[in-house]
Amino acid sequence: MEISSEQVLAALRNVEDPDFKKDLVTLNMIKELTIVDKKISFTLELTTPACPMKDMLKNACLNAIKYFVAQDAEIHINITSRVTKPTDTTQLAAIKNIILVSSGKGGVGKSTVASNLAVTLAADGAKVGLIDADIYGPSVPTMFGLVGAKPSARETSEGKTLILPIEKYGIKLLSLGFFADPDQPVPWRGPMASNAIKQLFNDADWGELDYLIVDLPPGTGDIHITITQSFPIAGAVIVTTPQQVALADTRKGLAMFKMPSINIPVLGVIENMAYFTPEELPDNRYYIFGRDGGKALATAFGVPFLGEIPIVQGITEGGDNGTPIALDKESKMAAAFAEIAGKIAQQVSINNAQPANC
Ligand SMILES: Nc1ncnc2c1ncn2[C@@H]1O[C@H](COP(=O)(O)OP(=O)(O)OP(=O)(O)O)[C@@H](O)[C@H]1O
Repeated sequence: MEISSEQVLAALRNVEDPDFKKDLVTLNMIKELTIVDKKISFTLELTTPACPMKDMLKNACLNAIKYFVAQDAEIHINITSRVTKPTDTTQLAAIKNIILVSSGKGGVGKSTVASNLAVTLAADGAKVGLIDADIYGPSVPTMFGLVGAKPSARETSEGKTLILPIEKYGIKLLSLGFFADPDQPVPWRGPMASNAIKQLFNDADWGELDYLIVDLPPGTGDIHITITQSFPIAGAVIVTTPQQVALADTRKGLAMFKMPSINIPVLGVIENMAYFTPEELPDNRYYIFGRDGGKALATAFGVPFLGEIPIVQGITEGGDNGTPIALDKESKMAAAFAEIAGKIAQQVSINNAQPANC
């Protein structure tokens, strides 16, 4: 008996996306279904290439077709993604999701996290941009081996000049550091810094982006207000270390995003420098800065805990020599960042899901 597309779709109606509590057919995730004899092939369209449930959903589709349609069907599932965006986005139309990486305190690893998240999402196939908005100490030029680099510009047919982000590792990058002498401090005054930051968003040729990651300065200042009030933000990721002095400041940073006048979804907390494991004692963990502080903070604020990153020499070295550690696909840290990036992308998709999905 011939297999019909109605039979296959009916089977796939039994596969539910756990995040959206609806089946894949209703969510319009099944595309390009073709059937030739017992060969069934279709595309499963997710809302992020970093979806942590892609293997689970693929297996559920295979099982449903085998169970409800034909045990001996030859099934080929092609997984693609079309990243969703918040429905009310009016500005920066080609940028789907702006994600802020923030910390209450300096030096906790915010730029390290922002850089490695960008690398991870780009490696998954997403179109990624990174803005280094840290007016006090822009680190992205160093972390991407671009100290001294200067972006060029192009003129549009309407006569507007657009800055061309510098591309590295498949990521489009702009940093305030590209516009200053690396050895000269730039005494940014509030309004000047705010204008410079707005230009990085509005006057740059970003093209289409799935995710624009923004590395914020530490604390809660003018730049935070400018960015959160000028652009549609998909969410903020909070980076902290576990010690009390960092947590106290992080608490304030987190509370800022929850203020009614700002009201930005907090995608979760990352605990950086969570512990140290010496190479010669791989089973030992030393909690140098205290234990589980980030987790406790996430629980106290009712936001997701995204994961912990240990203190690893390769992270410092990768940051210093312009090769973020997540580029090394075989490293344990690449896996840790992949897990965190997957949770962030999933959370963004859930927030955008009126009525989309992951
Ligand atoms: N998990 C880690 N293991 C080892 N080194 C780390 C780790 N996280 C960050 N570092 C190192 O700590 C230093 C500070 O990190 P980073 O610049 O990312 O912090 P930051 O919060 O962005 O700082 P700033 O407030 O200056 O912007 C860098 O040298 C970085 O390589």
